[in-house]
Amino acid sequence: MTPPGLGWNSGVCEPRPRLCPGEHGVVGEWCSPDGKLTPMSEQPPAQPQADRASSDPVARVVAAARNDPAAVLVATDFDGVLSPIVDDPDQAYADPEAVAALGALGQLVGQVAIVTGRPVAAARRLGGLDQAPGLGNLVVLGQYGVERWDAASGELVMPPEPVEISRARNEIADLLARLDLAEVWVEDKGRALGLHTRRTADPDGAFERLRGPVTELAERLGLHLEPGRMVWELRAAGQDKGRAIAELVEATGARVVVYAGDDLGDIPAFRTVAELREQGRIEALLLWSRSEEQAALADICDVACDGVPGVAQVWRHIADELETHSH
Ligand SMILES: O=P(O)(O)OC[C@H]1O[C@H](O[C@H]2O[C@H](CO)[C@@H](O)[C@H](O)[C@H]2O)[C@H](O)[C@@H](O)[C@@H]1O
Repeated sequence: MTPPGLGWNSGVCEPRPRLCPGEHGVVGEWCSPDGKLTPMSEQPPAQPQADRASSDPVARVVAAARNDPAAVLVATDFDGVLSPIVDDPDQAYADPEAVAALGALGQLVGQVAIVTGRPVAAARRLGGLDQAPGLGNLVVLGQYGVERWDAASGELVMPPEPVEISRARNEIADLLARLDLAEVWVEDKGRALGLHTRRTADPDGAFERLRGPVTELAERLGLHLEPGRMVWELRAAGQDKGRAIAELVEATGARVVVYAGDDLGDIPAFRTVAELREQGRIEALLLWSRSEEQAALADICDVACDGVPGVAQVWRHIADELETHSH
């Protein structure tokens, strides 16, 4: 059991009033229990005492998960959620407590998924995923869902690498030299290229100087340009985490979804999960692994968690609640 005072709501994570989609699907209004919408420029509506439990997003998802644990999908991003952000992407090992908490939950629910910009092989290596207890029902959707590894069957899906990436690869060194940015580290992921500025003398400045040239390159070669935390990623168009999570919900028949993310690449997944919830098709919990570096998920999350340990606490809490119920 989670000790009193150490639960997800102890200050490490903070629940937010539910946000409702405003007109035209724009998220921007507070939603009160009577369905009244209040502009976000005003204070969020106070909730009557009796409604507090049901408006607690974690309690809601726990209640739904208890009804049918097999219909629960727990999905997470890798970098910034399972592994703390570090300077060298090759050394971004998953936090053992986060993996243990995910495994504790994995033993109790139908499906666990890691939806990541990383290649499957990198996520498996950095996460120690092949040996992790409790993750026998894990799927890793790598490179935003283009690659797929199923831990239960061992099946690995790896489509051919796009030719546009080879063309971009041929131009990158010259582009960086021209901009006097040779210190930018190029992560070659086979089907994508990541241009990392974190280890340059001026990470923000280098990121901004790259913006125009990489936008031009992506447009010219027909590639998708994904900005991330001190990284520009070039990859094939047509796939994102929203599509990946939608396909997974469809394939598994999940009716409860817990999704955790920290970066811009997670926004399509957050939006997809929020839309499915608005349609009444699933109950859901959106966890933001909060950082000062990237606040874009603040407005669409249900719970703002204090980084990797904060998300792990929520997972552990849900696992504890489900386990208690099963005895
Ligand atoms: O979808 P994710 O699992 O969040 O992966 C997104 C990208 O994360 C990695 O880069 C980020 O983490 C690095 C290690 O902490 C950090 O040094 C870098 O600044 C971050 O942008 C990874 O290297 C990329 O391939 C992922 O696409």
